[in-house]
Formats: sequence, structure tokens, C-alpha cells
Amino acid sequence: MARPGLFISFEGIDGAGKSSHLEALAQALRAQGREVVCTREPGGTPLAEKLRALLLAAPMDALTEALLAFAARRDHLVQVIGPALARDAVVLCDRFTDATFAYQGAGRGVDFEMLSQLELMVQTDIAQMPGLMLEPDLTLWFDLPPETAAQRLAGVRLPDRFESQPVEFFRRVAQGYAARAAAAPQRFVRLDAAQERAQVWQQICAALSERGWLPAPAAGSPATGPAHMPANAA
Ligand SMILES: Nc1ncnc2c1ncn2[C@@H]1O[C@H](COP(=O)(O)OP(=O)(O)O)[C@@H](O)[C@H]1O
Ligand SMILES: Cc1cn([C@H]2C[C@H](O)[C@@H](COP(=O)(O)OP(=O)(O)O)O2)c(=O)[nH]c1=O
Repeated sequence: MARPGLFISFEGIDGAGKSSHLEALAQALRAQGREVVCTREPGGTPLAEKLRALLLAAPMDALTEALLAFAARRDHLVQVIGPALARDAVVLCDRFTDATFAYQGAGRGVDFEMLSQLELMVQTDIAQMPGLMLEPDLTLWFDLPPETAAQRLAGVRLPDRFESQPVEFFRRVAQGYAARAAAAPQRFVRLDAAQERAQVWQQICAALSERGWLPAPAAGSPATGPAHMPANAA
């Protein structure tokens, strides 16, 4: 039996445009009458937000990072994501497990097999799915060159422990995302995130309408971005 609810994760390197589009998608889905829960990882619960603060600020080895990310994820799944899916809500999550494979695996060198074991352990028995591993129904992968992302972030916000890494680190992280996408092509949709906001938004709408989760755009309708977004600054 299909699991209730809809679970969509937003992935990509820092500065790729994930947060800019999450709320817009929430508005579009709410307009269809769906309950939408917007959340993020690491975080989404009081405990997971505390673990996030540690992960983003305290120096630690790469496996410790991965363990903290998965501990935060378990709490998030049990407290927020699982219950939301069980009541048939849409969950929009700013990052999920692909980020751990990309950042701690490809970026920092944690063994992928070890991460796969943690993934299975942490994501099983959630949301009325005994014995099954919960994964997003769709992962929107905001793909853009690390140099472009760095330009977008320059001066916009104070960099955290990851955002202050050199471009080389983000090249490895981007390769990590590419490998995860190649391994799960049905779940991933690659977005060309280097395009202007309105075009990125159109790609998102197309991915959701192809799956019947948003109405198809009217033929010939202009490529306008979501209403609340500021005009392109870059
Ligand atoms: N398509 C785009 N073109 C130009 N700038 C963008 C685009 N999408 C987002 N931005 C800007 O880039 C910066 C990073 O975007 P953000 O959504 O915070 O990225 P992320 O959540 O992936 O780290 C913000 O200043 C945002 O306004
Ligand atoms: C979910 C997750 C995030 N991260 C990192 C990626 C980001 O640099 C950081 C926080 O993500 P994010 O919420 O995208 O940061 P911001 O609020 O600044 O946009 O945590 C990991 O290293 N591993 C993980 O498993």
C-alpha cells in the first residue's frame, strides 16, 4: 500500500537557491488545499536544532559530524516528518540524507558503506512503514557551479563552518550529489540552478506537475517567479 503524504527534499551546495524556493513551493501546494510542513536539516525539532548548532560551529571529526546529523534526523523523523506524512501532509525539507552523503561522505571522506548503514538504521520503521526505509518521494537537486554559489553568498550572510570551506570542498560535495542522483534517478530531479529565479521556479513547477502534484502551467504562460521573491539580484 502506498504511504500517505508527500515528502520532498531540497538539496544542493550552500548558496544554490534552495531556501529561496521552498516557501514558494509551499504556497503553491497550499493553494491546492494541501497541508504543507516546511522544515530543515539538521534541525526541525528543539533537540535537532541544538545538534545543528553544534554541527555548524564546533570543530569535530567527520564521523562525529555524520553521527550528529543522523541523530538529529532520527528525532526529526520521529517527532515531525513521520507524523506529518501519516496525516497525509506534504513535507518540504531543506536538506536530508543526501546532504550527509555529499558533505560528510564526498566532502569529508566518511565511508559511504557506513553512511548507508546509518541511513537504513535511522530511516526504518517511520510513518506507518514497519520494516521499510523512509526516503523522499522527490529530491529537487539545485545544481550550480561552486564559484557561482560562492559569488551569490559573498556579503549576503556570515559563513558557517561549512560555508567557509574552499571551493574545492564544494566541488567534492557537488560530485557527491551527482553520484547520489545517478544512483536514484527516479527520485532525483536535477535543476539548472544557475538560471534566473523565474526559470528555476519553472523547472520546479514542471517537475511537480509531471507527477500530478501541481496543475500543469497554462500553455504560453510567462515564466514568472513566485510572487514573494525579490527580483534577480545577481
Ligand atoms: N536563481 C538565482 N539567481 C540569482 N540569485 C539567486 C538565485 N536563487 C537564489 N539567489 C540568491 O542567492 C543567495 C543564496 O540563496 P539561498 O536560497 O539562500 O540558497 P541556499 O538555501 O541553497 O543556501 C540568496 O542571496 C538568494 O537571494
Ligand atoms: C543535513 C546536513 C547538512 N550539512 C551542512 C550543509 C550546510 O552547510 C549546513 C546547514 O545547511 P543549510 O540549512 O543549507 O544552511 P543555511 O541555513 O546557512 O542555508 O549543514 C551537513 O554537513 N550534513 C548534513 O547531513
